[in-house]
Amino acid sequence: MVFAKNDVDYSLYLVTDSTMLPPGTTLCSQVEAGLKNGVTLVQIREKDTETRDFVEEALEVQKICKKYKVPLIINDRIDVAMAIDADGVHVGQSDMPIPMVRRLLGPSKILGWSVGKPSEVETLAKWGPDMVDYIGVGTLFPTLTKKNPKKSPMGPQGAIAVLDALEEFKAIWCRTVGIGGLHPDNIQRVICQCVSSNGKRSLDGISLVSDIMAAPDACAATKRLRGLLDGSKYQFVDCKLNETFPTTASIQSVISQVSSNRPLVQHITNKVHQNFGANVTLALGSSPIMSEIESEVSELARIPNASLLLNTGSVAPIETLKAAINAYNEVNRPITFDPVGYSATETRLCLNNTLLTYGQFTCIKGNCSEILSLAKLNKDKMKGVDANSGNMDINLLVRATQIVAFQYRTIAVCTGEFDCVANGIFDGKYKLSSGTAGITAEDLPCMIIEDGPIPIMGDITASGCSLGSTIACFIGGLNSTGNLFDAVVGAVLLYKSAGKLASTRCQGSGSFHVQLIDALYQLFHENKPESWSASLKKF
Ligand SMILES: Cc1nc(C(=O)O)sc1CCOP(=O)(O)O
Ligand SMILES: C=C1C=NC(C(F)(F)F)=NC1=N
Ligand SMILES: [Mg+2]
Repeated sequence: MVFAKNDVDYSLYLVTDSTMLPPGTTLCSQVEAGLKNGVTLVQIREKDTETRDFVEEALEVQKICKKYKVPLIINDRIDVAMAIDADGVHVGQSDMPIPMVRRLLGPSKILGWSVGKPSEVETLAKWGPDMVDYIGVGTLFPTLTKKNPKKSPMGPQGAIAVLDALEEFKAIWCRTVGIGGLHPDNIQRVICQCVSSNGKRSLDGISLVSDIMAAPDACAATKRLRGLLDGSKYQFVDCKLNETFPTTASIQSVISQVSSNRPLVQHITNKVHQNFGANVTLALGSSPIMSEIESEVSELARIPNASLLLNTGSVAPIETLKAAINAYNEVNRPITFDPVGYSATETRLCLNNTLLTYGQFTCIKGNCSEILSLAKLNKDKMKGVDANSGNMDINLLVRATQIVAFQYRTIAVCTGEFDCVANGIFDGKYKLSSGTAGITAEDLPCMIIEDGPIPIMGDITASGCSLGSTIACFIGGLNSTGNLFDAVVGAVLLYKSAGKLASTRCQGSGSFHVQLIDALYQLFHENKPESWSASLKKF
């Protein structure tokens, strides 16, 4: 049976490994369990098996694949593939060169290549459509399955770069599967976030080893994976994700929800911000907890209306930060991420990038230079415009905010004289292969909040960090019928208006601190957004 290459279903691609089989299972029993429950493509990958055993195993697996009409790919061993007339071969960068493999296999076989960076895409594009049929894009996340890993985990952002290269070099024929550390807790995020910047392409499938091969119940494991792949909505936080533009009326409703739900806002933040952030949280009718104890983070996340503010100016160990991200993602509670000094130092860049690949953030808030760096529009690409000055070109700011929102599938906030809020959540919808159907970052809904310059805002500590506290209160306090975009925009509008009010009442930076708390308290409890001084407009 020869498979027409262009109608191979790459959605759930099982790669075998007979070194991790649970007791009572065999390579064939695990493969059959997978095939029965939705595996659409199988690859035999046996790194240390004698050729004789490999051939025998491959023939057995081939029989089962034929029964389910699923193609069988052989990893690395082109000789075995030809000997048993397998449906294709997968090779890595250090295996036999692709043109040679193609010459041996002939035109009708499926040929896959491991790809980790855009330059490898440029090469396959040059070879043209008769060479590489699909690529394994990885290593996405840390994994113990691949021995002596040559590649460090690239995360979803690395996969986006590969998808962008496929579009740039016009390798439209080439299909893609993500691989490396893929499990139910990250698959939806990967499919959501791994979209080319032109919105035209997302991964055609996911490929994995241990989630099925090491599963005591491979049927259940496969069913769960199939459900995630056939789903279409990534509801990573329990509130409404639609993209309707906020109004002062919808913001008033958010404030009513926050004051009645009194959210618990866990701050993992820098020392300077701790005290002020706690007082801002209290002024907003919410209850702060400044805990960095890893062992209690799961309990805190389960408290009703819990909300995490993760401000990476904090000195908590990275394992604590990762545990917090996992804990809140696991129970669909919101995380506000403030990547302080995002790329100011190599250390911060590495820490922030590690956290950004580690979980789904409900909101990412930064100042101009942090957001521009996150959007990879940093200074040298901006031809002389100073990334920190207030006179930034608003179009550039909006573009950077939209890019961050799009790439991290989040609500992005860029603070400055003009605050920008862009909604990149797409109502949580995701789709294999076709990306966002061509919708790109600049199509994203974006709101501008302004109230003129408030220079004194820069003269106190933790003014930016405390907008993070305000956002965490607002999204934490939402009901399941509350709208996320309304909550974030409402928080920014309140904070800007309170800052302006406090600046007119204070005598200096000391009293500004106090006046800011009072203004937040007063405007929040009055809850009359239509009377606030800051203006709110669609970009
Ligand atoms: C076979 C393989 N190739 C990778 C690559 O990055 O090219 S990672 C990998 C192992 C993936 O195993 P698991 O699903 O258990 O993490
Ligand atoms: C190293 C590998 C990378 N990717 C893939 C696949 F996902 F199947 F494309 N298979 C491999 N053996
Ligand atoms: Mg290999």
